[in-house]
Amino acid sequence: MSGIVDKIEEIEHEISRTQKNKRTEKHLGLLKAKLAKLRSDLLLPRGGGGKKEEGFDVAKTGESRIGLIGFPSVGKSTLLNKLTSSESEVASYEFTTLTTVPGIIYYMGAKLQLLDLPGIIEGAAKGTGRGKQVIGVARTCNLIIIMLDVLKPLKHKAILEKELDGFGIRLNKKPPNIVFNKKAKGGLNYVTTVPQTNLDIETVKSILKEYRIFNADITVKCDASIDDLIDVIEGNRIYMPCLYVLNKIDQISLTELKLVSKVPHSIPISAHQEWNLDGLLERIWEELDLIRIYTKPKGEIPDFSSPIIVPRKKRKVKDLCRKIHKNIIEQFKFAYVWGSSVKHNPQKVGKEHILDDEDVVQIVKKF
Ligand SMILES: Nc1nc2c(ncn2[C@@H]2O[C@H](COP(=O)(O)OP(=O)(O)OP(=O)(O)O)[C@@H](O)[C@H]2O)c(=O)[nH]1
Ligand SMILES: [K+]
Ligand SMILES: [Mg+2]
Repeated sequence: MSGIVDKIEEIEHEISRTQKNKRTEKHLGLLKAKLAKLRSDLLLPRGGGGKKEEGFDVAKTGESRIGLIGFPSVGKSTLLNKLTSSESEVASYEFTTLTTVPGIIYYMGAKLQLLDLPGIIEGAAKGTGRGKQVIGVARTCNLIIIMLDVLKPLKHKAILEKELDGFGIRLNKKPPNIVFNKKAKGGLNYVTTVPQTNLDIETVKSILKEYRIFNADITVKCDASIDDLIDVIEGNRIYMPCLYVLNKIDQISLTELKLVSKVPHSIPISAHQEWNLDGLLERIWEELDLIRIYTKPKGEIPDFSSPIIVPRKKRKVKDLCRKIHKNIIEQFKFAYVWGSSVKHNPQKVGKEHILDDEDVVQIVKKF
């Protein structure tokens, strides 16, 4: 394993030494492809099941999973204890938390799993401390909270982002608009629909060569970087929303608070003093982008106490059915819907109908 780490460092060093210009583009592309391959070897050893640390990850529960990532002693465990009924040890010394501690946030009728994780530091993705396992768990989340101590250097933010990035986690970023299909023969068919600043055919060829890909259709529909192309080839990237929680604001002045609050996607809090925790919950809910659907059994009033939670991006009647029970779709005849997604209350709809937040649905089954 350490052999891989050394090679990664070597290549990172060479990339940082290489000036970026037209002449070096192809070479840089090659280096970056090599680096990406080594990183994924580190993450998931090819051709063999990656050994997982026993008992580090915990079972998924609830509608969504949120992971607390941060340097030691920024207040992750303090926050878990305030937002859930779980108890995670809090102390002033670093690396108090040594394993995953789950808790449940009850919000808007949904159960959201919050994971307290050990603190990570620079070099985590390469195996320093618990870093690798922590980031492995981060990959399974629906939302990452990067927690920062406002009294500590903001440089920590960039370090954590780099660690997650090295493990294929892309924060607050959309997947690049590149269509990539490997083929058995026919050579390389490279099509661009917008002018490319970084990806000329030679660069693309050299990157693909590193992956031993000689036959493929590639259509690039955005001004893509070398890294974007590598991400699409590797195919195992995870695109995830991230909130930057700026903790311990009880220790700074209002002027300082205004300054730190400029960090994009950030929210200031004091976990210890319980300041702005409501604001934080609202932001978490927004980022998770979930909607609530109430079901109504025939002849009864809707069950407003326990909505069915679905992602806004997957909110058709059939998605709701799948969420209720895996076989219900086969018995589905039609549904009655009350709410803002329909013109008449109720309206008869099919399984492709797109629902809205707080709609009421009665499913009618075939006999
Ligand atoms: N002033 C202030 N102190 C806080 C706040 N939140 C947490 N702390 C303190 O910061 C210290 C570390 O808190 P923890 O919750 O243990 O931090 P952690 O991030 O879980 O630390 P590790 O598990 O070691 O990574 C403790 O002394 C807390 O009391 C806050 O909002 N304000
Ligand atoms: K601590
Ligand atoms: Mg802790």
